[in-house]
Amino acid sequence: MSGTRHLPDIRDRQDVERLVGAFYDEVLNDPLIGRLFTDVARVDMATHLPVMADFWESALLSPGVYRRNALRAHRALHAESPLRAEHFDRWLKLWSAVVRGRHAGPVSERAIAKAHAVARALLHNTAGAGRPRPEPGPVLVTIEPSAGRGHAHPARQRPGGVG
Ligand code: HEM
Repeated sequence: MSGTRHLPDIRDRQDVERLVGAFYDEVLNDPLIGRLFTDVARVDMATHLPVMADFWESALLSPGVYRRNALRAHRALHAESPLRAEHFDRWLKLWSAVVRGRHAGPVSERAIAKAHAVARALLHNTAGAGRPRPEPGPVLVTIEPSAGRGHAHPARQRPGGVG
């Protein structure tokens, strides 16, 4: 019996806080990504939940409440335990299900669209868009000018060369 219930849209800070709380109930128990929060990052939920509520309040209701750098936390996490597309897919699946289970309307749809956009940016800036993982360690994000000199290394040319 779904689809006929009238659900309110996300209206205020209290809605955001409850939504974020319900979402993390799912996330922390998720077999794929729960351990990233509990075992790897050992997140202090008493601190994290209000920060997440600030983030979503800013994104959906009152810009400017959240003034931190969300990328930093994910880079640090990625350095300890590589983030992959499947982790973000799960995060988004849980977020969409929790949002739609509690709310309906344009703000809720923006919450889902925004999450997809942020997830894409986070994935791109951590694991990279589908690239294999570079060496372990902090990911140094620099944009290098492409080497235009085209100087090829001479191929190994020993005739019949063996190891
Ligand atoms: C694979 C998916 C994700 C994982 C495993 C993950 C994990 C984490 C962890 C471990 C933290 C640090 C929490 C702390 O130590 O207090 C964090 C912070 C945060 N995450 Fe994520 N995250 C994911 C995706 C996302 C997405 C898609 C968004 C936004 C739509 C998001 C928004 C945030 C924000 C706003 C913070 C707070 C950063 C700060 O201000 O310090 N995360 N996340």
